Amino acid sequence: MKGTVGELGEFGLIRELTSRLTSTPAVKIGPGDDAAVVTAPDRRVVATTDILVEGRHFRRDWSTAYDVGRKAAAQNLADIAAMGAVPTAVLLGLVVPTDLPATWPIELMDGIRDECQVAGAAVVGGDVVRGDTITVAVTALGDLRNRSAVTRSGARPGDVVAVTGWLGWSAAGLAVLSRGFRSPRAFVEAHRRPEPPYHAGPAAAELGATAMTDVSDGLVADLGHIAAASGADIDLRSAAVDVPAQMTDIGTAVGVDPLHWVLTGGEDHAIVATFPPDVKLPARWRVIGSVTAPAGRTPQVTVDGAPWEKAGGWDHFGDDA
Ligand SMILES: Nc1ncnc2c1ncn2[C@@H]1O[C@H](COP(=O)(O)OP(=O)(O)OP(=O)(O)O)[C@@H](O)[C@H]1O
Ligand SMILES: Cc1ncc(C[n+]2csc(CCOP(=O)(O)O)c2C)c(N)n1
Ligand SMILES: [Mg+2]
Ligand SMILES: [Mg+2]
Ligand SMILES: [Mg+2]
Repeated sequence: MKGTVGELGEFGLIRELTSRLTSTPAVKIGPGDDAAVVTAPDRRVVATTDILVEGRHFRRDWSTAYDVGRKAAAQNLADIAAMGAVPTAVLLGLVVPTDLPATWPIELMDGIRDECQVAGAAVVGGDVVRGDTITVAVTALGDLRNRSAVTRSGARPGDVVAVTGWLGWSAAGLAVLSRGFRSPRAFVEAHRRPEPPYHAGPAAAELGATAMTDVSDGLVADLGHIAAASGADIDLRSAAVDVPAQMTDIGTAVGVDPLHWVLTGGEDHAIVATFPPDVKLPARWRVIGSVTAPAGRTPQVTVDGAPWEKAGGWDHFGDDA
């Protein structure tokens, strides 16, 4: 594909984007009409939206358009999974400048389509608008398959806290990229293309999870949302949290305690959940802490009994963002 988005025009671009999509049996009417029609076997539809903005969430010299597409889909599909639901459909709101090479949105679409396929969903529509800053706004829908939604508010004192998926890998990759390096590859790739354990969301619901979330802003920060919504404290055992040797090596090289990445790094979209104490968890879950009765007025997350640094996570309007 030669030329720019402007040369292709709005409807030329839409044609290019939608011609690359695949469907699923849940999609009764896909892109091309005023709206899509998706079956909702459960009748309750799980819906979520998350935005990626160039310069803030991704850089074109760090990630390909395909990577950004994978990530934009992944962060939304992870939110569906974190409710205990199975993703069904995705919509893409896209803002692009007119002089952007047309290959960029096209490869983005390929990435979104492929990540949706990993999770069993399909892209069913979207919108394209001209704007100065590339903005990728994804909306995802999901199906609870007759299970109850697992919210952030159900954690109870005595529950265990368990996690599955990667923690700190994206943050370590970001640290590498922001210092001008491109390796170790595994961490840089983890930053470019997170791999949320989608299947673990519905599986956790089936295992009786009392509260659940995906880790987008950082483990301590996201567990803070569970603590606040549940009115309980959470204590993490740092020894139970895996810090890979290679991450320690990067930490030494750049002067960062790797535990900081594991506890406060977002964007890996691991799934963290609380379960009743007698739960039998499959091996992919690691028990990393416990829920306790609230000690003070504000529910707290502690690490080995003590507060971890500041809030411990990403805040778009915070000092570090
Ligand atoms: N602009 C908004 N309008 C309405 N609701 C919002 C808005 N922004 C956030 N929310 C809601 O607030 C809650 C928390 O949002 P938040 O974005 O922190 O969750 P998340 O998507 O799981 O995290 P992350 O954005 O880090 O992936 C969600 O239920 C979200 O739908
Ligand atoms: C270029 C660049 N600079 C910084 C970061 C780090 N970053 C951006 S958003 C976010 C948390 C989740 O955001 P949200 O709450 O919007 O899902 C993090 C850790 C990045 N990915 N790219
Ligand atoms: Mg969000
Ligand atoms: Mg989330
Ligand atoms: Mg999210």
